[in-house]
Amino acid sequence: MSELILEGQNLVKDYPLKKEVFWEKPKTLRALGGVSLKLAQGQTVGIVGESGSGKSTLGEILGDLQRPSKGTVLYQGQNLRTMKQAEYRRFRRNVQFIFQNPKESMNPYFTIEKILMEPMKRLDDDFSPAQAQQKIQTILPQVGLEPDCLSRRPAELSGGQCQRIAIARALLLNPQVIVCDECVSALDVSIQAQILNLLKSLQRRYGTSYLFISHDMSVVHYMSDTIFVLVKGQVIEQGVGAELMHHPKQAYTSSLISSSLFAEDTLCAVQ
Ligand SMILES: Nc1ncnc2c1ncn2[C@@H]1O[C@H](COP(=O)(O)OP(=O)(O)OP(=O)(O)O)[C@@H](O)[C@H]1O
Repeated sequence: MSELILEGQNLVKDYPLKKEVFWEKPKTLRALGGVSLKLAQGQTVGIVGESGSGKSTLGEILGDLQRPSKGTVLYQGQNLRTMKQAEYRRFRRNVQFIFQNPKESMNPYFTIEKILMEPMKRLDDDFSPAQAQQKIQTILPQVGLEPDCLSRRPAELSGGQCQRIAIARALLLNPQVIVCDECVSALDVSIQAQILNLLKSLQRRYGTSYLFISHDMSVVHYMSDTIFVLVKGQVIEQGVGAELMHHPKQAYTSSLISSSLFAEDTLCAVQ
């Protein structure tokens, strides 16, 4: 059994809702209703569900971009809330994100080189600027980009190129986990396939674990070892990817499978 890296225990998230009138009692929306999951080294856990089912909330809580209302997140067996500052810094460095719209997460005034340098400066004391630059030069060909993109700004790159930069930015810190939140949804189908295959080959090379979030069942199946199906913040079905895809127990899971537009043949054909 591979090492357990990240674990969510009974995660609940209630968002406060705006009051219509001031004397009303405060109301909340339950976005997550007690979800537990484990992510082991080198594994991919897929989270699938329709819009509003709580996928991003779950990913953000596991990566500590927001806190749960109840429940616990453990990183290598340690509770995020009770770990020492140095351990928390290690967690922060080791759990990275790739989002749907990479351009939005990049400062439009920065060059790509500066965008790639920034997290290493902020989260990694081990690298001198020269070593950081060396690391960038090494990672660029691995994500299929030429060094001349370094002097450009995000607006001068395509969506697919920007997503490759976002992947490079996440990988530069050698993270153990990457939370991929709808990371190919904004891309053309053939570019989606290239990015997914790139993520797979990088996983083979570095042993990275992915929490892979998507509304598209065939994309999640293609990427994941185990799949969790979320409906209104509850896991209604979970299981090994192929088994769940071919023998779903819930009618909702079957409907997600049949409405999944992505052809796996395309994924396999585009390397
Ligand atoms: N900051 C917030 N305040 C209030 N409600 C929120 C907030 N963020 C999310 N929600 C609500 O929580 C629920 C789950 O949202 P979430 O973004 O996690 O779902 P999702 O499955 O990722 O959806 P999508 O695929 O559309 O991104 C939704 O009903 C959403 O409206």
